[in-house]
Amino acid sequence: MIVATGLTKRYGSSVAVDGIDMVVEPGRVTGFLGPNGAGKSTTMRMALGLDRPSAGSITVDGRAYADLPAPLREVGALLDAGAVHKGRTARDHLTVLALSNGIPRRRVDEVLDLVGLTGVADRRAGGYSLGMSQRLGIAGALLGDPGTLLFDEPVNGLDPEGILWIRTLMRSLAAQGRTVLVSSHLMSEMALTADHLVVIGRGRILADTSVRAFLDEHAASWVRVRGPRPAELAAALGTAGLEVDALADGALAVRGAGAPDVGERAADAGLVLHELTTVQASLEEAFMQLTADSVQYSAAVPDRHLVPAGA
Ligand SMILES: Nc1ncnc2c1ncn2[C@@H]1O[C@H](COP(=O)(O)OP(=O)(O)OP(=O)(O)O)[C@@H](O)[C@H]1O
Repeated sequence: MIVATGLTKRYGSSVAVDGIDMVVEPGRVTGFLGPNGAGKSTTMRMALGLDRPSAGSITVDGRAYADLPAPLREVGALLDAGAVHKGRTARDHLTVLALSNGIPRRRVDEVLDLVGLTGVADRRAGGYSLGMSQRLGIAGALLGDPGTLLFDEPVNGLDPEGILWIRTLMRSLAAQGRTVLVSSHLMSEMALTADHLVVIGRGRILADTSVRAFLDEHAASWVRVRGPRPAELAAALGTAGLEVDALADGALAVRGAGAPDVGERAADAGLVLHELTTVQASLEEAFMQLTADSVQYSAAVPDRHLVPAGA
């Protein structure tokens, strides 16, 4: 279990992590989500003793990283897949890591097998593809068979097969009862991988919730409706008190009622429909709404054209 209490990191006058309180529970994948610069990597680095908190604390199973007697056996991490000596083979890299941490040499073969690198274990890491480097980084994280795992943006730049592999691996590590914290700025990916979400923006927690509850709260569904007489349809729905937006393809987006209601309002007005669909807003949209005030760099997005109620 990872516990952060009042965790704060300042760099000069800027605050990267601003008084975070969170508990990352074992037995589930916790997605650590935030836009660029939100403070995800800084938080993970503090959990791993690579950065020192300016205030507060972050512990793994009740102890600060520096106080863990055998850190690699307690916490495994993938922070930067490129952080491997390029001239070393994967097997050499893992063997050095194992021996300097009191881990038996045979464990190297086990983790190579686990990540699917056995066939290329004697090639230099400098010649590895990004996907192979990620697998090697993960092999290093798993070397000490730790109960807690931290992955910083593990799917960045991976192809669909690599993404699926990492997703499946994280889920199985959590199913074994381990604590798994994975950072990402991709909500859609987290929706498929994580059970729980901690959303962070500008160093502060914006949400700490299950994926399901997050979706229910932030990604409200709406109804897409289309007919041969859109102006009359918009007017009929507007008169019924529903919020109607015109979409670029001539359809209407209706909020405030379900598809059955929208269909009945159209029938009441004697209007034919060619399409009536419930649309679930994506997690990505919900995430962008939640973090809209926290993004470091943002571009203007043009407003949708609004059809006034009763038009
Ligand atoms: N060593 C450092 N010195 C000064 N500022 C830093 C340092 N490390 C991080 N920061 C700043 O702290 C803030 C948080 O950065 P951090 O890398 O933790 O964010 P992140 O959520 O991991 O972002 P990304 O998704 O871009 O990796 C950013 O504004 C960053 O510029």
